[in-house]
Amino acid sequence: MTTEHRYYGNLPKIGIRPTIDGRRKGVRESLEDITMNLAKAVASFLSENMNYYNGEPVECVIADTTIGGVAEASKTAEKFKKEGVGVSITVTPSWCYGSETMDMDRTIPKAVWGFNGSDRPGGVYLAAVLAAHNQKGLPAFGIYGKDVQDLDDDSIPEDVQEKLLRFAKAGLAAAMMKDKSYLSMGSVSMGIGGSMVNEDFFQDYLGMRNEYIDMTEFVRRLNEEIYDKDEFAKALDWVRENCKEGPDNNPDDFKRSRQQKEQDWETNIKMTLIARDLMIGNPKLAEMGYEEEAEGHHAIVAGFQGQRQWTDHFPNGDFMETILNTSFDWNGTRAPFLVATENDTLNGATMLFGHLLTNTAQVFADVRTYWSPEAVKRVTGQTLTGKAENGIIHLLNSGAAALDGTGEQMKDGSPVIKPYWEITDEEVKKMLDSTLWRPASTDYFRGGGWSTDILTKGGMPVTIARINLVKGIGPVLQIAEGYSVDIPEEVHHTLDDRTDPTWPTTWFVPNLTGDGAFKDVYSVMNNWGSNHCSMSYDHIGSDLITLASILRIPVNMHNVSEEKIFRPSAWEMFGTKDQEGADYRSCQNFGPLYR
Ligand SMILES: C[C@H](O)[C@@H](O)[C@@H](O)C(=O)CO
Ligand SMILES: [Mn+2]
Repeated sequence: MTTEHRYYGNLPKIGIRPTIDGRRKGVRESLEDITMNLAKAVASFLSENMNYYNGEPVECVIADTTIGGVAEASKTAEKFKKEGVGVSITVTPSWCYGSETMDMDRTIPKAVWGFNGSDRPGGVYLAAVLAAHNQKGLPAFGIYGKDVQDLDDDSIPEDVQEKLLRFAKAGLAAAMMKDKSYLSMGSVSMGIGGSMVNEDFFQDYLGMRNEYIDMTEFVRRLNEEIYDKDEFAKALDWVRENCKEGPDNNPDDFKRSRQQKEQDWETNIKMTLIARDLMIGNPKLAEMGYEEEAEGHHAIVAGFQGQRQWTDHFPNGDFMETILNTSFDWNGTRAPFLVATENDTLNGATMLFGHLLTNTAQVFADVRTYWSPEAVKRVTGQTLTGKAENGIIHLLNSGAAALDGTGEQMKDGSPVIKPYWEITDEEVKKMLDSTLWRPASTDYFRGGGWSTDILTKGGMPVTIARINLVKGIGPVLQIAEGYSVDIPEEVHHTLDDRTDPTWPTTWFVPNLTGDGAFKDVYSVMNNWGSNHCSMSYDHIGSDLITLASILRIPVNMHNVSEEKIFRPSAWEMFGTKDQEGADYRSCQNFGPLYR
């Protein structure tokens, strides 16, 4: 596995702050080793259980000394700044002096683990320092183990591990976004609200910047061959060998000629190279004399306008978006990129959340159709069964989807989506073999192109999510955990043929709770806030909720059980019974992290 570094600068680290009762002549001395050992245990635990997007273990930085007062707190803050720390975790087995030792950096996500030991009051410090955080408007996560531990026990109990990981993954995701770009390739697609860039959202909530290129930049680079021609040749051979063409679904007088289709392949491959270079740059371009183009736009996520007017004339972006969102290409497995169809910036941001929390590829989809059991019976004569018995939601993007979404990667005999460094060559081949590249529907895409026809294997736990913008509130996140499901092949084809069979399909069933938006499958679709969602593997709703709370984005809809919800302790001050309302009040009160 080649460890790639896509972004300038170092990857954010996790700072560990061993904090102690500063009273010397006995108390402090008796706690020095225990406190520092706790910090080392947390650092090892996180580095052993967390990776960056490129597969490298997450780096933790421990303060040079235990922190007994403001001088050591300031020296630690200084060290953390130099080291590029983006998340801080304070650990202590004892009483300490809250405001004198607390982490005061308002933009760094922070948590405090107050060791539950009866000998010295780590738990009391935890409550005191969280109170100080709340009074100062610096929300922090509180971690307090359920069972009392002996003072010399530097093990990390399971419940503490779960909270440390949940916080650290979300905190690191927030830190990874900081100062990166969302690159709009083109502008608004077909009047889609999510395509309208809201710079305040990216800047104030995510600490990101917005970059733009006009679509003529693609024309320039295509016409002047501003891409790595050797890589293009390699990619073309790879496509010819690995990308199976499926039937052309266009009516005869709307079919593109063989020559045009060959041309479309070549254009699509070049578009893929160009889009990637636009996002992260490419030193090869500097060798060709294109120093500025070699820099890229420091984009951790991008969107391609595509429809329309590019696709009215040029081949569509389905192949480009599919390959970039997939965890491999002609160079082998690699970290997926994040490219939003129709330049849906809000779905792109949602893809970014899912990817940074899981290091896996994200599947962009239209939330296309709710099929009730009755409608399926009427149209196909068949009865839905199993998880699909209460109805299904057709996730179907208009042409592109990460091939990881096929469900051809396996773990313990079940379909999964893995970080790229765990994907085998056999699984790459299986993903390609289960994909048909279909000539684009030329009624929609007059310029042609190759769309991605895949069907997600059933039985995969997945989470769909979406950030919506509401005037007066700002960003709001919605989440639905559920499963991909298999339906009988002939039922799939009948339903799929009614929309566009050349596109990628996942049949999705949300986990129902029996009330509110999760009363039934129909209500989930009826409450979905936009035409798109981002689908992640596994049930990551609780991680998304923690990340949203760090970014001060309220969650309007989710089906995550209450005991798995982890937010800053301040949220409880806004009400403990009505968690949803408290979330809104807290986000409103504290406002966006970077404003
Ligand atoms: C081809 C159609 O215009 C689709 O692109 C359209 O239904 C969408 O995907 C809207 O999000
Ligand atoms: Mn769409």
